Amino acid sequence: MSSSNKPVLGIIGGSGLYQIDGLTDVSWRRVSSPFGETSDEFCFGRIGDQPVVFLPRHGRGHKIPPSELNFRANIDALKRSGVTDILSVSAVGSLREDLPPGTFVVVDQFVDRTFARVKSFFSAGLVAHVSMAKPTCSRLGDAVMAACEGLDIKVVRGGTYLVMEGPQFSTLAESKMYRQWGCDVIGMTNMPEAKLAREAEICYASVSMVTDFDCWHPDHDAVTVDQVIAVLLGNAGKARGVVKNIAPLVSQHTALCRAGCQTALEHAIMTSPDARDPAMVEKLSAVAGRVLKR
Ligand SMILES: CSC[C@H]1O[C@H](OP(=O)(O)O)[C@H](O)[C@@H]1O
Ligand SMILES: Nc1ncnc2[nH]cnc12
Repeated sequence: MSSSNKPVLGIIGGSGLYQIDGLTDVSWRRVSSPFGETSDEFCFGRIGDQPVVFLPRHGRGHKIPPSELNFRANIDALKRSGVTDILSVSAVGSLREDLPPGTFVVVDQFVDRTFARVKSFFSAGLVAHVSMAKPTCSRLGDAVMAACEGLDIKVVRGGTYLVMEGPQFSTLAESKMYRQWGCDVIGMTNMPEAKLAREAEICYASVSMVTDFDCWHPDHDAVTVDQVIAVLLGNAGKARGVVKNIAPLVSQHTALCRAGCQTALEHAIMTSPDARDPAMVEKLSAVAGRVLKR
């Protein structure tokens, strides 16, 4: 296995972030995937010398709801585009008084409560189990923190993101229960995105931008889209600043990630070579080609 890497930064823009500024050599192109259609064309470009691939998660115009996102196509096509590091930018509700709207949380854990999504690239004919103990990349998380410096952002390192199915917001009982579980923020999209990035051996970090206090908060009867959008508009400019600043930091990621994200499949595949379904092997040529080709 080669111990070096040519970093390509992938940005998955969430609600409110449908394009990014400051890219040069820009071209929007559809990338095909055996897993189906991606949310939109990808925007290829560069920030300085760093190649960047941007995908608006819900499509330009926000057309696809969380449960209908084709997470597998998105991650597979990012892998096919050479992406080594994914920065996910997401709007979230806060489950803590000390994380008010406007705060950016570089989350490092997830509780996955989604139930209507395909969560793995692997299935009958090719079985694999990757570790999700540490679902985000600490090296990329360090870069996000450094990228926030000087941008007048209240940023917190670490936190647990509860991923709900949606599209409705939580009931009061659910919101209170998630607080008791020790979760910090709530959203609808980072799973199975983070699981699939791990299976595809791509480093993944999520900057979660708090837009509201969810419904548990005494001053905050219910979450409304109006409220979320008002805060989002304020946050999107700051998120673009983070993207601009992180690109030169990711360009230094020329050695493989020491946290192991980029070698996650090394001991994960269970199916013996002679029992593997050739069609599955072909379908997984981008995601798992590194370990399947041997
Ligand atoms: C517009 S509020 C609900 C919506 O926003 C978040 O999406 P994203 O993570 O892509 O920013 C949340 O998860 C919901 O999908
Ligand atoms: N309160 C909330 N619950 C779920 N997803 C969200 N996205 C933004 N705010 C949210």
